[in-house]
Amino acid sequence: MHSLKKEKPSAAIEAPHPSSTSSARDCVEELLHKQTPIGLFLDIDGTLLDMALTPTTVRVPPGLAELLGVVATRLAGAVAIVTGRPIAEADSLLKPLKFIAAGVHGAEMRTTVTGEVKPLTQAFTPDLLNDIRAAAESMPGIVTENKGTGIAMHYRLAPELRDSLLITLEALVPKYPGQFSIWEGRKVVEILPVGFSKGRALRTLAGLPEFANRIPVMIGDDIADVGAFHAAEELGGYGLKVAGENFSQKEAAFTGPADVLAWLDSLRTVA
Ligand SMILES: O=P(O)(O)OC[C@H]1O[C@H](O[C@H]2O[C@H](CO)[C@@H](O)[C@H](O)[C@H]2O)[C@H](O)[C@@H](O)[C@@H]1O
Repeated sequence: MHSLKKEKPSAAIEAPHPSSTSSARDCVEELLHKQTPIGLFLDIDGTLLDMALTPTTVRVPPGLAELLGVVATRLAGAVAIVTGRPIAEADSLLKPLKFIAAGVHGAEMRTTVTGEVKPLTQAFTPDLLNDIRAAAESMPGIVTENKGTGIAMHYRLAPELRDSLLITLEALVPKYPGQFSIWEGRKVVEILPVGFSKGRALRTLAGLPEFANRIPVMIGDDIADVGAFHAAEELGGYGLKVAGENFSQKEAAFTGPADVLAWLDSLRTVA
């Protein structure tokens, strides 16, 4: 049996622990109150943005980029986007600003705000992509999203197709042994290169100079964010859940994206 070795916190700062009466969010509030430096890792869909029927129909609240820009300045640049979307799409949603980012669940990365986006693996295998597209043609309502290094198959418009979609992908993906994994998210099944995850991405980004001596705080709403929550916790920080299809209001730190944005707004005054 493997024992999970705890990594040292990135910050040599005593962080409070959630107790039966306090939550992880309370602990982060306490850090902020004491002006202890934090670093923020933010998911996009379901965290900063309300869910939409398709990936291209999301509504970006006015002022979101400006808000994140102010928070990033307040935190001396310690804000990163950790998303399942390609970084180019994150840039388009948050334009005109750019942030340190991990995209496609960590399969691509940008380690400086002005730097290039680097794919950390090769483009998605064309044969598998063709097979997936052909399968999707027989499933009206399934939206296929080609993200360069990964594919997302959305069934929000046809929830009744979830099981057949999974069965189809579970038959196709093993034809490429050891190369791809199947992940489920919010009304989506994703086919991603093996070895990448938001947890791995957060560990890499937390090692950047912007995040040195800061307590990492990851905010996310989906199953793929859980690995990043654990990574933040292992580094001495916190994972804050946003309520939605995957996390109940009871277990979540935030009631939804509006609550996250209000909290970020409160950080405008952080020293
Ligand atoms: O890690 P995230 O930034 O939260 O990205 C996760 C996935 O988000 C997008 O899909 C989700 O949002 C869509 C728009 O609201 C929604 O229609 C879909 O049902 C959700 O799964 C995005 O399209 C995916 O590529 C991301 O992996």
